[in-house]
Amino acid sequence: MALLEMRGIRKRFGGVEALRGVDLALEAGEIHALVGENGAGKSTLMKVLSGALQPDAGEVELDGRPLRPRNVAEAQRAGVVMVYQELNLVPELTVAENLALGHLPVVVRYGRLYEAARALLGKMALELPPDAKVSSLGAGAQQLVAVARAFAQRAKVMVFDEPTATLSAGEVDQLFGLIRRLRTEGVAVAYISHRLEEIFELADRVTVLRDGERVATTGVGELTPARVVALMVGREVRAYQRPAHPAGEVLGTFEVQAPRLAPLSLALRRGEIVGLAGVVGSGRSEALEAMFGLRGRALWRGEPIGRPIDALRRRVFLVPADRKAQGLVLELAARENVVLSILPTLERLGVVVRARERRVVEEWFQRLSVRPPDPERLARTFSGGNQQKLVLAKGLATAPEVLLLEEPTRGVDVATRYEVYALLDDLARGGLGLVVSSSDTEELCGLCDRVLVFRGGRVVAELTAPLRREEVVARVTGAVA
Ligand SMILES: Nc1ncnc2c1ncn2[C@@H]1O[C@H](COP(=O)(O)OP(=O)(O)OP(=O)(O)O)[C@@H](O)[C@H]1O
Repeated sequence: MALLEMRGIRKRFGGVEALRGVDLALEAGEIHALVGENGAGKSTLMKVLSGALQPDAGEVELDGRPLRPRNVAEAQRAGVVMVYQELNLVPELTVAENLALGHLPVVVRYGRLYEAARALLGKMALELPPDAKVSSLGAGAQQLVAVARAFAQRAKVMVFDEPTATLSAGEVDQLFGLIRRLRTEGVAVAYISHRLEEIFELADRVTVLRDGERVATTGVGELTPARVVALMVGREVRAYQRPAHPAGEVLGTFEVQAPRLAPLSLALRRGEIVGLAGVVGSGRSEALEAMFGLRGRALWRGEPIGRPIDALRRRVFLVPADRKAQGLVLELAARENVVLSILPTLERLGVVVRARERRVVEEWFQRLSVRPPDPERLARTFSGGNQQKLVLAKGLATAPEVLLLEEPTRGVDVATRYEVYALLDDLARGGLGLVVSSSDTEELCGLCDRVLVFRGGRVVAELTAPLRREEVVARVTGAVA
């Protein structure tokens, strides 16, 4: 019998049936991946499991006993924990204190506390200083602390929802090590990711959701990446390769200056898509942001960009990676988000010209196939991938000449990713110049005409199409100088 059984789970949000009777069984000591297109229902299913949402129908059993958590705290007490991006740690306390939180004795005996923390960290093979304040650690290390704490609290089921999105390669290795350790200790791990490589590296079994239904649960050994994609989408999807396209005249040159970055000059042509490759901290994000006047500055066609407003005036737009923090106002309607940057152009005598606004929003909803196609819904209620499309729509509505994109398909499913690439190609053909900073080498190779490779704050190589993944990876990691 499985450790955890979900049967016939249904959940509806207004007119959207997010889950239509889903079954899922998790065994003790397995890593179970959950995949599906944007909006397939993965997060909703995991929120039901972790007590954050109440299902409309269906039942859950843990260890053969019914589990009906009314909130996250109740689920945690029963041993089901979701490792959220927002981690619930107390930043001003040390690693050891955070690990002890929840079962902290009334009178804290500090010697014991640190001893226990060291033992736990040792058992999980984590090299974290027990006496460091959590606020002094990077995002990846904080996540490791949160996972270790959940384990200390005897979690039986742990849920990870795209945990590697903001981690560096080294941090990903540590997290994977930790997750494998949880498996050895008999924890059932549910793991959501859009990165199929991760799933093939980590998971024992895979469950595929499509449109709120389960379409398959299979051992990972019986699957190939192409097969997983076909199950997700309901048809075959090839890897994207941008059709050959001659670049036009030089649109302008960026002269980039940023802290910890060697001065950089980038001449961008119309119709061109230039990729920036490099590990986290290599300088690629800094270079991109400086072109937009963030954390650095640039000259564009000889004119200074010191702040984002300068960039916008010169028709340079940045689509940020962190759509929640920088890209969208989640409590506004999708429509309001899309027109946010162009409100001044829509206003005549201080009144937004409604018809014009509707046209702009409808155009971008259609071109990007935003789902559901309802601009009046709050941005918060769209799935992750569709939120990314809203950020893109917001940028494109400004009619930019240069589009800077940071991780444009983070959290975007394979089929939609293809749509985004085709759209970027289309924009380039229309005369724009694009710069794409990405950690996804497959994306860079399929999409870009040339790729600048960053290491240690400088460009160490420039590769031109046809691009090979092995070569980009070798340069990025420094395997080839
Ligand atoms: N709070 C909410 N209010 C209204 N609709 C919602 C809410 N949360 C989710 N939905 C809808 O339910 C459906 C399933 O969303 P869910 O977030 O579970 O998808 P997902 O598979 O996790 O997608 P992604 O890969 O994009 O994160 C989507 O159509 C989404 O718009």
